[in-house]
Amino acid sequence: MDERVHPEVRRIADEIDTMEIRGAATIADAVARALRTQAEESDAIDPGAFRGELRAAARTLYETRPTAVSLPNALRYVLRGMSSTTVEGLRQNVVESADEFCARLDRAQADLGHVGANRLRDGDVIMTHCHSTDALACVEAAVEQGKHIEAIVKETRPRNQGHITASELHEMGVPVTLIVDSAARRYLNDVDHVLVGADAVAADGSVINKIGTSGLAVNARDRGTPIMVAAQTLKLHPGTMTGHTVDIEMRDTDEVIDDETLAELGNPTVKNPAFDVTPPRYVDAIVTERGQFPPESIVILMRELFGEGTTEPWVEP
Ligand SMILES: O=P(O)(O)OC[C@H]1O[C@H](OP(=O)(O)O)[C@H](O)[C@@H]1O
Repeated sequence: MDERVHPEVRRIADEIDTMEIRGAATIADAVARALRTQAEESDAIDPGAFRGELRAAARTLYETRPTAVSLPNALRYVLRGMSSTTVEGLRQNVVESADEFCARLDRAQADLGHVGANRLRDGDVIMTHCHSTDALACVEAAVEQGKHIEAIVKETRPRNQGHITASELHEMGVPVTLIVDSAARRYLNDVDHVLVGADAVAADGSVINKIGTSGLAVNARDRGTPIMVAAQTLKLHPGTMTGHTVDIEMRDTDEVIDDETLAELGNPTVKNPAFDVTPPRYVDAIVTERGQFPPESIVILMRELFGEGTTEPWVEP
């Protein structure tokens, strides 16, 4: 571990790794705040040392989870503001960029919620997968507009983030039916929209989200149920414009089965991918704070936002 990295940054990195801090937008908010702390608490004596510290902190955060692109996008946003030639000026740059980033994140989610709410009609039933603050922002805005929405919530093995979704929907006054993941197809006939979030959206409009999303989308398409992805522009993956693919995180097997039960089964190999890729043809709309897009046209927005490339400010020059 790099000694220059502040203990608070390490704590946040650990909590992202163990998923106490999870969800693409929440992770982005946490890493921006972590860089802010690193800058505020830095006792670097010259600008070079300060930049090196921030780079080391960013690298520690970057290496926690590989799939949610909101994480590197947040690091880029905060670090690109470092333009001063003095330590005090650089500190100020980072604090201001981090605050601006967190405020934009909140605003983007609220704006996205209003766009998504327009797709929902009074009396609609949605089906959710995992827990997405972007997706729930759409439901919250629809409820605030006075629409009655009901939800069928998939539990989302192995970590059961569906329980968080069920509880938050209940707090909004949305009646919830909780189902096991394998019951999704059975209930799709009762559903007006599948509504999910995203950890990353690729330039071709593919949606990278919690494992099980692609199977749900294929089944929904088969039943004619529209699939709506709520993803603020922070989830757009700039690297996919230049041919990079999105790395799918493989997590520990103990999330799936405990060691004792595994031994009783003769120690089969266990695979635990956290995410999968839903091709654009199974997605009806990607809802962002900039409006809704058919997945095939999302690259136009990406070019506008990122140009043709991005930097990796956590890499040593
Ligand atoms: O940014 P928001 O919409 O909150 O979440 C986006 C996505 O993050 C989650 O991943 P994980 O639970 O961190 O593995 C889910 O896949 C969810 O759809």
